[in-house]
Amino acid sequence: MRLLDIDNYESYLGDTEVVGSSAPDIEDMPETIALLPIRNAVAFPGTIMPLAIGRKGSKTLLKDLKEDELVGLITQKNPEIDEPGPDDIYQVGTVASVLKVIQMPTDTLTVAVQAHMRFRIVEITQHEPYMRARISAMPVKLKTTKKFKALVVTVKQQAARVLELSPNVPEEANIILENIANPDTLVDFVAGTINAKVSDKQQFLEEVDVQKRLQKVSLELAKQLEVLELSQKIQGDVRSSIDKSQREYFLQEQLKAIQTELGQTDMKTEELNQLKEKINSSGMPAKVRKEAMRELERLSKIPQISPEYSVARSYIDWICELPWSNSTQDSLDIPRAEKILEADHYGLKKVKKRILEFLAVRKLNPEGKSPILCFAGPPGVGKTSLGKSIARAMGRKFVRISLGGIRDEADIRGHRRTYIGSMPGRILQELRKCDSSNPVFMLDELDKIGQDFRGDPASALLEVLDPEQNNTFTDHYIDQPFDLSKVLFIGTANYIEDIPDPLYDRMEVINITGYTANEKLKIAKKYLVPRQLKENGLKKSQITFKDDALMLIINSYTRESGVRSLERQIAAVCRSLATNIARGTKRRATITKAAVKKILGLEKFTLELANRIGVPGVVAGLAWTPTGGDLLFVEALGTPGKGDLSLTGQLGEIMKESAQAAFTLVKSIAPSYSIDEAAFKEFDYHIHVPAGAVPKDGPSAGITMFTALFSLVMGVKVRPDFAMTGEISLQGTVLPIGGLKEKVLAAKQAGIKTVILPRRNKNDMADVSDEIKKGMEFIYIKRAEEVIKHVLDE
Ligand SMILES: Nc1ncnc2c1ncn2[C@@H]1O[C@H](COP(=O)(O)OP(=O)(O)OP(=O)(O)O)[C@@H](O)[C@H]1O
Repeated sequence: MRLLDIDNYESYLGDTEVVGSSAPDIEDMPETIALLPIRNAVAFPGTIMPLAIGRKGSKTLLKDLKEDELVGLITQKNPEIDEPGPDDIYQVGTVASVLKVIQMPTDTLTVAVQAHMRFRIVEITQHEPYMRARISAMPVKLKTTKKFKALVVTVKQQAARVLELSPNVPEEANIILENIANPDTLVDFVAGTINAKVSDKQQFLEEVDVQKRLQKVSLELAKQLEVLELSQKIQGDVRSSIDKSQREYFLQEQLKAIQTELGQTDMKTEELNQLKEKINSSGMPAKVRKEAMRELERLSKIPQISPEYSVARSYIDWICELPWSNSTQDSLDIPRAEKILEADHYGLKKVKKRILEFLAVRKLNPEGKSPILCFAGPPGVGKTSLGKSIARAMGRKFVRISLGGIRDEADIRGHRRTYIGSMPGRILQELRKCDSSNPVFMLDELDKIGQDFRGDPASALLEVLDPEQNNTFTDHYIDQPFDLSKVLFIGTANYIEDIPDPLYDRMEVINITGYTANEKLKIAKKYLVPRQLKENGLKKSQITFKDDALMLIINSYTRESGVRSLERQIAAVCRSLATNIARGTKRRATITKAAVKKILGLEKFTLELANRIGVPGVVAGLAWTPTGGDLLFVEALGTPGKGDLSLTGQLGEIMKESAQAAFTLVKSIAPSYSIDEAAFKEFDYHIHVPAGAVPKDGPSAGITMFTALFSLVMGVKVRPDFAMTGEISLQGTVLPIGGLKEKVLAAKQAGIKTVILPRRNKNDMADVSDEIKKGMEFIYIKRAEEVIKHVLDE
């Protein structure tokens, strides 16, 4: 909006002479008038405006102008035309008095004119040197209706708002607007000052009906307001975004100042530089590096004291410390590997052979997908230490995690970074610890993995073990793929039945059975004793273990398939000697049976056989447990009653059913052995299987229970050095059983000389080592009755 700045205009006039100023009435309207064409402006009645006069004709006009003579201000249709003719000007103009004429140095004149009232050209009466015209007055039509009044108010308000929104408008403009009472003057003032097109303004001028003029101007004002308000909103938005960034900048600067005050800026910069260095030297793939750099950039913007800082920082630390490209060189020298396996472990021929095959295949086809081995067997038989030996043989690092009790998938795969205190899963934690991307990685206790609402750790492990997927294993915390394909995973389990099926399918299970007493003796002499001597700071020259002393420890102080508690007992003996030596004893100590009894105290396990089996109705059976084979006694007893059978000892359903079958079988064959029928009518029978607190199940004690009942009703003892295992059918057929090796071994360790086995297990005996079989007799039976002639002590 362009406003005529009246004050400035006055001062601009300064002390120059004002030529004419009196406002004429409509009656004073001359008949003819000299026309002064103006460009780009429309003069509204009541306004004062300066005009620059350069055209020759106009100059002559001003020169010819008499005092108090009025001029006709008329707008040119086209501002470009220098010498406009009658067709180049509008027909309606404003009569004006010339207030002042100033000669400018550039040969132009500046005149101040005051416009008074509208006129219409009737006829051009002169063309040269300037136009003169006969004119007629244009009286204003004004009728004050309600609508009219409303329009006046609207235009006032609109104009005030336009003034408010327009930049660089002097405050006085509003005051003038407020003080104009006459609607005709008001609308002319507004029309003259708004920023509209010249042709529109001319239309406002030509409109003599004030109400219509008000409408036109109001419409124009509405358009302008819309534009102004929009532009104000845009400006407001821009300003607020600038304000925000300025505020942030300001706060950042303040923070910097505070940190400098606290001496932290330097520390932080140094820390960030160190991290950058770390990222660059970590050998991580480009994609991961980009992510790390992004995180570093973020870190640089977080204040050190913020908790977010330490979260972002420890993420970068983690990501840098993973062994992205650190790996060890494989040494696949088979004879050397064989030597190492031999040196670390006694026996285990089959296992060692399989490991060597495995290494040989890797040597010949390093890129091939080798199977994942899983060592299964009772505790303490060397599963973990075999893993260590494999790592040593291959020149790789060794790590292990125990999966026992793991229930949460996040233990394997980590927690998302959004959780406070989140960490990567165990797999990546261990890799970082060993700082190698290709260690031998032992997953212990695969059979003890749990599962609950927090996800299934087994399915996370599947991804770890699957060669198709594990090259892009993505831990939730690290959130970037890590290549696990070079890691050599080995699993261990005590009880293969409990390994989750999908995991079991992906692995090659290698069974490791328990050791015989002789094997244990050899392991003790060659490995356990030397290791414990060393651990306890003793020299070989200071102590000798006698074989029978070690044998005593094996048989009477331990009952296990492996050698872990044997090693513990040996350690106890060594510790006690170390105390003596530390006290000053110089003598070389020889550990005899008596010394063992003195140091380790009372024997913990005796061969209970003779004690237990001495009455009719008690028989030794053989059982298989996840920790190896075991001797299982079955006791039967008769009391006066009606021929019922009761069972105790935490027997499972299957075992109970086989007891029933055994009972029925005994009853059915009783007549052929001249057993009195009254035995089943006047007596109740009770079968108990100690230890009563341990749950037992399975069908393999069928023959044992049959024998126990039969020996009871016959009143004949069972020979003490006999043990047996086998399922029986109701017809008396003896069916094969599982866990043969473990059971035979348990029998041997318990001092059993003769074992009765199902005929159909005879072929499986080839798997049992000769050493175990040595000194034992095996009787294979097809039918239950056969057992009678072998075991009853008559
Ligand atoms: N054949 C062997 N020769 C030499 N030492 C052995 C042999 N078997 C086991 N050991 C020793 O017995 C100890 C226990 O073995 P290890 O820890 O490997 O048992 P494990 O089978 O992994 O048991 P768990 O199932 O409880 O993990 C180790 O110190 C190991 O060196």
